[in-house]
Amino acid sequence: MASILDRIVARKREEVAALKRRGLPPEREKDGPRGFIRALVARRAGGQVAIIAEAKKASPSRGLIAPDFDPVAMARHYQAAGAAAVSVLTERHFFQGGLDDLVQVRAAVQVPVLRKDFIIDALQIEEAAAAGADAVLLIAAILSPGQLRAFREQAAAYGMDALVEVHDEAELESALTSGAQLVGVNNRNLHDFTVDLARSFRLKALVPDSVPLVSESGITSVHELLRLKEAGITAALIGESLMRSGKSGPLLAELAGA
Ligand SMILES: O=C(O)c1ccccc1NCC(=O)[C@H](O)[C@H](O)COP(=O)(O)O
Repeated sequence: MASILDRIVARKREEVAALKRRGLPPEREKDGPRGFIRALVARRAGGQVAIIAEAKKASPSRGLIAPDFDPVAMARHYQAAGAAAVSVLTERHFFQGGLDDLVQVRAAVQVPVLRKDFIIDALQIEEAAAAGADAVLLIAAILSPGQLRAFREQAAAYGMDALVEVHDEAELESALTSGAQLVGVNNRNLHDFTVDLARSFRLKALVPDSVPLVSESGITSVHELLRLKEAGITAALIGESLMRSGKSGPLLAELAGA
């Protein structure tokens, strides 16, 4: 059976083909890029693991997470509670997200905003820039080192940073070969959906200190965040546990203060 990533990418190919036929909507007015990597590194230099807090309505592993999804209210809460940046899932079919969520969130907060999607084509980078994203996710499992480099350079030409996501040593090699300036280790096994922070610790040892590392997925507690901090990890990308804690929940403030 095809993996979840194969199914997401197959769907994405259809969407990109439709986007090419339709063309991009006119560019919206927006302020300049906010420096995604810069914000993470500055927060870590201040002694805390930087938190990238994610607006996530649903997911393939968990189904519907937030029935009353309000990405703007959530993003405002994230910023007020100390998030260094906000991630917005813009994939529609499997995560029930949308690019409009990103546009609205970007207008409502001052911290940098990451477009979290499955990018397979240059037009999606252009689309992210037009929507006002400060950074894009590039997934090493679905892109060649050549594509990773080309898409990262294209993003940089628009003033956006790229978070290059890896799951294992081979993908990390590909990310570093492509010149990644920010690497994310996804702790989620995309075959059985189990999460294991050990993946972040194992790969951290292989990443040069000059490249900040983000630990992604399955982070739920201050204890886990402190372990990431001890390991020298720059940032943590957290979705589900913050969404479930809600817009007045104390979890993010506890994590951000750790
Ligand atoms: O979350 C999923 O089920 C998922 C499945 C397949 C591909 C990607 C998936 N998630 C995207 C993410 O990377 C997470 O939303 C992000 O790291 C936050 O994870 P979490 O804190 O566990 O919600």
